[in-house]
Amino acid sequence: MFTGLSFSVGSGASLQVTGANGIGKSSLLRTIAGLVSLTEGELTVEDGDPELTVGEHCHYFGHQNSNKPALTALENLSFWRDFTAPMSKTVFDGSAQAPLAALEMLGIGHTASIPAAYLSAGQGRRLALARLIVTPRPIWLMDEPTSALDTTSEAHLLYLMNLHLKRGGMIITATHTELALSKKQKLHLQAAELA
Ligand SMILES: Nc1ncnc2c1ncn2[C@@H]1O[C@H](COP(=O)(O)OP(=O)(O)OP(=O)(O)O)[C@@H](O)[C@H]1O
Repeated sequence: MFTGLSFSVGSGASLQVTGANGIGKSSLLRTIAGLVSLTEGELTVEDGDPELTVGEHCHYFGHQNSNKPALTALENLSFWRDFTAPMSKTVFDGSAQAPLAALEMLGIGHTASIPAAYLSAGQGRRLALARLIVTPRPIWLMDEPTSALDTTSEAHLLYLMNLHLKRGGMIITATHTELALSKKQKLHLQAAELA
C-alpha cells in the first residue's frame, strides 16, 4: 500500500523511481499500467483520450519480455502492433515504425524469421523494446530497462528513450542504475514510519 504518494510528469519529461528492493517500484509501474487495480487515490492523464484508461495510454516494459516463443521476432512485433491501439494524433503525435524497421533499429533485423524461443536474452530484451516503437503511445513505463543489455544496446535504448521525450512523450522508469535521460525528475520511495 502506498501512502502520501503524489507525483506528476509533464510532457517530454522522465520520472526515475528509486528505492530499496521490495519497496514497491514495480508495483507502482504495474498500477499505472492497470495490471494492479487502484483501491484508493487517483491517476489521470491530462489532455488524454477520455475513452481510454490510463493504462491504455502506456506501453509497459516489465521484467518479463512477454515475447511469444513460437512466433518469429517479426510475427511478435506484428502481433503487438495490431494489439496495441495507437493514440489519436491530437493526444500524442509520436512516430510509428513498421515491424521490420523497428527490428532493424534495435539491431536485430537478422532475427526477423527466427522464433522468439531461440533468441538470446539480450535479443529477446531488444525484441520487447521494439514493441515501444511500432505503436505510438505517450507514456512508457519501464522496469529496469537496461537489464540484459550490452553497452551498445544500452546506448541505443537511451537514444530511443530521449527521442521519445523529445517528441513530447513521458517515461516513468524504475531502476537502480542512473540513466542519462533529459528532463529527469526523481521519486524516491521509502518505508512509512509507523506511529
Ligand atoms: N504478485 C504479488 N503478490 C503479492 N505480493 C507481491 C506481488 N508482487 C510484489 N509483491 C510484494 O510487493 C512488495 C513490492 O514489490 P515490488 O516488486 O514492487 O518491489 P520493487 O521496489 O520493484 O523491488 P526490486 O527493487 O527488488 O525490484 C514486495 O514486498 C513484494 O513481495
